[in-house]
Amino acid sequence: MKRLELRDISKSFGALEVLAGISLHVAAGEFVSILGPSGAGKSTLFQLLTGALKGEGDMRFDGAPLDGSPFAFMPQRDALMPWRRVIDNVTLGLEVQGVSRRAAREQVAPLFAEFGLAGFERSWPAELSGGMRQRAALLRTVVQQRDMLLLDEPFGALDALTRAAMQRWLEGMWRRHRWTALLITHDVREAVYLSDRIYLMSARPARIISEIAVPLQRPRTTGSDAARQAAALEADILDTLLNPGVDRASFPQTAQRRSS
Ligand SMILES: Nc1ncnc2c1ncn2[C@@H]1O[C@H](COP(=O)(O)OP(=O)(O)OP(=O)(O)O)[C@@H](O)[C@H]1O
Repeated sequence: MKRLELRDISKSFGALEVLAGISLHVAAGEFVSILGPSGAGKSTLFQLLTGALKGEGDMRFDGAPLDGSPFAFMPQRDALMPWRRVIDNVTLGLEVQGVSRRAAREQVAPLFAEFGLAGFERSWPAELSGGMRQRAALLRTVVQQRDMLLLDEPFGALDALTRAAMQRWLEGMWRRHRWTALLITHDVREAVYLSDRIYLMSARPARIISEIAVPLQRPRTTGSDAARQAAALEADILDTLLNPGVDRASFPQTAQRRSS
């Protein structure tokens, strides 16, 4: 079932055409990524979804016109408030929804262990590593129990090793919780590792140039066959992003064929 469906979404800022007819969908329990070059308009698309900007086109959620925000949004930077302890950062979204701080703390406390943050409830954000800060930001996002997660380059600011560890962790968490999620990223490997499907976005004015079903098993394994298959798909995707004019209707099959 299609949870989120966007048809022909366009947005200009004055004479600057940013989005030129974006259509995509995300099914319930599906992890989908939008992969595109810097400045293409990915964040603008998220701002349209959250209602921060108005554009043209049709946005539906569970078949009805998008009304209010069914999304929990995690921005590029962790945006933890330095003057609130970690637990009080995590409860923030719930408090905004009207839950008392005490009730919110009781609700989030059991989740600290699962997010690798046990023992750091009363720490200040500055006392956490980059990966821990992102896990705290993700915890703050998911405890809001919205119908869908929007993740805007959540690991963009992390070093390569922490980033790889976080991707592995998030894939495990996703398998456990089956969140419906839409991720935007520049990182081809991240999109392949995490997603069920990937939309490739062109440079501005942004269009969807390809839709790819990721043919890799879950859990993602690090065995040599899986690694070869992933690498072939990553190479195809990179090629498509760098040569957007070339027709690639047989995309995922190419990756499968190369790996066999
Ligand atoms: N409020 C605004 N007013 C005018 N132009 C804007 C506004 N917001 C974004 N833009 C322009 O729209 C284009 C797309 O920006 P956007 O931030 O959506 O890209 P992006 O794909 O998310 O980029 P990045 O991956 O680098 O974060 C850019 O050229 C940007 O300058």
